[in-house]
Amino acid sequence: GKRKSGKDYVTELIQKRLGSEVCCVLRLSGPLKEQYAQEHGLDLDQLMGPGPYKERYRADMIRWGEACRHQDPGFFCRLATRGARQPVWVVSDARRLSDLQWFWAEFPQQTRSVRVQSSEKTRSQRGWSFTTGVDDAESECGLDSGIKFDWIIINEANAPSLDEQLHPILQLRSRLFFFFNFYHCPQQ
Ligand SMILES: Nc1ncnc2c1ncn2[C@@H]1O[C@H](COP(=O)(O)OP(=O)(O)OP(=O)(O)O)[C@@H](O)[C@H]1O
Ligand SMILES: C[C@@](O)(CCOP(=O)(O)O)CC(=O)O
Repeated sequence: GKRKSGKDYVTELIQKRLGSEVCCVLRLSGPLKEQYAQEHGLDLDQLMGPGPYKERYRADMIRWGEACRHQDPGFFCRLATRGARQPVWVVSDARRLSDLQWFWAEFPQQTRSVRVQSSEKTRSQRGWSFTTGVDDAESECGLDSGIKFDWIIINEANAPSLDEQLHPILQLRSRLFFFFNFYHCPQQ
């Protein structure tokens, strides 16, 4: 989803519904921001948060991250997933085709893609304003076309509730658990 569409909000809700023992939220931008904050002497908590601080550095972080991705497109995907122990991973910020391709290649059976969508008006109310070089670049537009998402979540006040929209996604987890138990513990 695009800036201020509510990716973090929606992924945190999924995690809350599944519980943190079952589900972890992974951010591809986590290791990127850690390294970038260290190299530039910045406040990592603010870079990770939803406020305006990170927007001051976004264009440069994109450039910085793209230099790493250029060498190795799976670089941040590998770092972000390292050590994740829960059975369900929700990746909150896949923004590029190369991100999706990495997960489809590494976890072809398990990967599902979800688009979080909000109108420009709603995103503006959440603090978004169009920035040339950011909102017209791959980081925001790389998944705008050519992807058949498994689910599209409309994160708007006048849309069906998020719980209602997330229902099929949360059900998928019970189905996977059912098959896991069925095939691994047939006598139970
Ligand atoms: N359904 C909602 N109800 C109330 N507040 C929301 C909702 N969705 C998003 N928000 C708020 O809007 C702001 C932006 O949301 P969030 O940080 O989840 O977006 P994002 O897509 O992760 O943005 P970015 O990647 O640009 O940081 C946050 O302050 C969040 O709490
Ligand atoms: C630099 C970047 O990772 C920032 C992402 O920040 P956020 O997910 O919007 O909080 C975006 C990108 O790499 O395309």
